[in-house]
Amino acid sequence: MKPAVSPDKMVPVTILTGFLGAGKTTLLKRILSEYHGRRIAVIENEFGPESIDNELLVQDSEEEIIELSNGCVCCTVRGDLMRTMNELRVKRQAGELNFERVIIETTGMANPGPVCQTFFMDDEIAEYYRLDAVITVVDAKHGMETLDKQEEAQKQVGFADRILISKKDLVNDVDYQALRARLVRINPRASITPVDFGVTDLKVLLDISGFNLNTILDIDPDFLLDEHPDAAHDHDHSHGHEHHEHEHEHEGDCNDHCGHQNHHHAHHDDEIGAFVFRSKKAFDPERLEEFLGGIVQVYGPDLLRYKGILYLKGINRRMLFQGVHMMMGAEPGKPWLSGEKPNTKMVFIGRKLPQEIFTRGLEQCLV
Ligand SMILES: Nc1nc2c(ncn2[C@@H]2O[C@H](COP(=O)(O)OP(=O)(O)OP(=O)(O)O)[C@@H](O)[C@H]2O)c(=O)[nH]1
Repeated sequence: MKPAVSPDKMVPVTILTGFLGAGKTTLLKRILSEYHGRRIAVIENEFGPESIDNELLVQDSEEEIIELSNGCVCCTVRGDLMRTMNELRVKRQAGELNFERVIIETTGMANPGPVCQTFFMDDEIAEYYRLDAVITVVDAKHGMETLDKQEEAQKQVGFADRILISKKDLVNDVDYQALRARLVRINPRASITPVDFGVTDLKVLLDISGFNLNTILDIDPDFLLDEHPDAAHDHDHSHGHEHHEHEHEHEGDCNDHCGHQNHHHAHHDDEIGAFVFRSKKAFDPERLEEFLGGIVQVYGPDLLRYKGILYLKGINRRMLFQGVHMMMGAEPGKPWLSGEKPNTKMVFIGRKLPQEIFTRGLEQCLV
């Protein structure tokens, strides 16, 4: 996952995903009109031309690559994504096409995993494009039902660096908060904000560097509070996945100020979930490497995204690691400052991950 070219010279790519009818195209149109004149190559990773307003397009039905009237480039993927990305690269390098960034809108049914992997698997693509982030649009009105019925929808949430909730205007605040709480449990590291008919702060949508090892690892504070009341204080680990027992245990004790906004809505048994591992003790680097290597071999297909800031024995700086499925990367980060207490924070998002095995294994790697 190490780029050969310096990352700022690489073409950033944003993957826009979301449930059917969630509002991806509405958002995309908004981005294209807001960034009028900027050259954005849009790839529609689905069949059917109706996803982008036809009047926006200067159609050339012979070509897969279409210039948008506002200066964007639009490209409908009819073949496979890899081929299209390479074609765009060749045309850009030859000066035939000019674009600064790429947005891929995936079909509402798609699992974004394979799309993400394209950017790490093919060398030519990995050297030329920088996968910036996965943005997932969730429909406030139908989100709960879609999450109940479709694991793919849960995966879209699990993969996200940013989650946008559309159609907030159609639901009351209680329902909105319940959906939000569920999304946090599936993915506590993505920020969650509303999007109103495509209107949202676009500045926080592009150039997120979600796959960059140096980005901050933010875990939604609600996740830590909700799943493990004492995690916010001084405990070494916080566990999220097996939250149901905790919720039941604490339900009787809770009052309005306990911070457990979510426990009345926490009865969804999502296939995709997350947990956080934290420790103030250092890892033994060799043991950890061996353990993570093994974990990724065994659970790679079920691991959607994982990310961590690690405290390693004998190393005076943070070690950063992250991965998508079986592709894991690590590199040194900022030094620990004097007065700063080194500590480890890791989040794993995946399908039915055995939290106990991960936690016990990680604990055994601590010195
Ligand atoms: N009430 C409401 N409707 C919205 C909002 N955002 C989008 N819509 C409507 O939802 C419908 C679907 O929006 P699209 O942008 O086409 O959704 P999509 O995700 O691209 O749909 P597919 O490509 O079919 O998966 C349209 O009628 C939009 O006008 C919103 O914030 N509130």
